[in-house]
Amino acid sequence: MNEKAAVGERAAEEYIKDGMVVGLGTGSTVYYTIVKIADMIKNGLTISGVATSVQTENLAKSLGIPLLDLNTVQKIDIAIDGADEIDPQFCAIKGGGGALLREKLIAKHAEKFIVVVDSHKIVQQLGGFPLPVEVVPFGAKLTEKAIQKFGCKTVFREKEGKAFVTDNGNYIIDCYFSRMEKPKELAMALNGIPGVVENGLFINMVHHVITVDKKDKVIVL
Ligand SMILES: O=C(CO)[C@H](O)[C@H](O)COP(=O)(O)O
Repeated sequence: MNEKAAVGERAAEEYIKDGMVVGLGTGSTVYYTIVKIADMIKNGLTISGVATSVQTENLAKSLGIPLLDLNTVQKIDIAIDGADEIDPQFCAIKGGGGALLREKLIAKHAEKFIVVVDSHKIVQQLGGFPLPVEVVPFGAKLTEKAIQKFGCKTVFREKEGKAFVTDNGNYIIDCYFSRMEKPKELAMALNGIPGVVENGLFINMVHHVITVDKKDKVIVL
C-alpha cells in the first residue's frame, strides 16, 4: 500500500469543500492531497490555495490550482500538511523539507489544521527526528551555541555541499535530542533566543491526523 498516497488523497476527500481557501503544505505526502485538489477543481469545484513553500507554489501552479497572496486572504478555511513525527497529543515535528516557518504561519491562521502521515511517523515521544530550527544567517554560530544549551547536538543543514537556505533566506540548524521531555516548553524557549526565527515543533495546533492503522486501513484521528 502506498500510505502517503492513501492518507494524502483521503484528506482532500474528507475535508475539501467547494469555495474553500486551502493552506497547501509541503512534502511528498501532501503532494497527493494537492494533486487530488487539482482533480476536484477540474471537476468543477472552486478552490484556491495559499502555498507554504516555493516548491508547493510551483507544484500548485503546474496543476492549475489558483493561488492567493497570503496578505490578501480574509480567511484560510483549512490547512493540510505532512509531518516528520507526531505524538499521541498531536504535537508534531515539522520542517524536514525546510518549510517550517511558512507552514507554521499558515497552520496557525487556518480554521482547521489537518496532518497527513504514514504510520511510521506516529511516535510515543518526539525526538527521534532531529528538530529543525530556522535561524537568521547573522550570528548563526552564536545562535547555534545558545541552542546547544538545551542539551542537543546541532548540525547546520546542507544541500549539495552548500548551506541550505530557506525560502526566507535563512539557515536551518537540525537539533538532535536524545530525549525530548517537554516539547511545549522547549518550543517557547527556543523562540526566545535572538536569531531564532522559528522552530519545527507544532504544539496545540493540529486538529486531526490522517494515518494508516495496523490493518492497513486509513483512519482519521
Ligand atoms: O515539514 C515538512 C516540510 O518542511 C514536511 O511536511 C515534512 O518534512 C514531511 O514531509 P514528507 O511528507 O515528504 O515526509
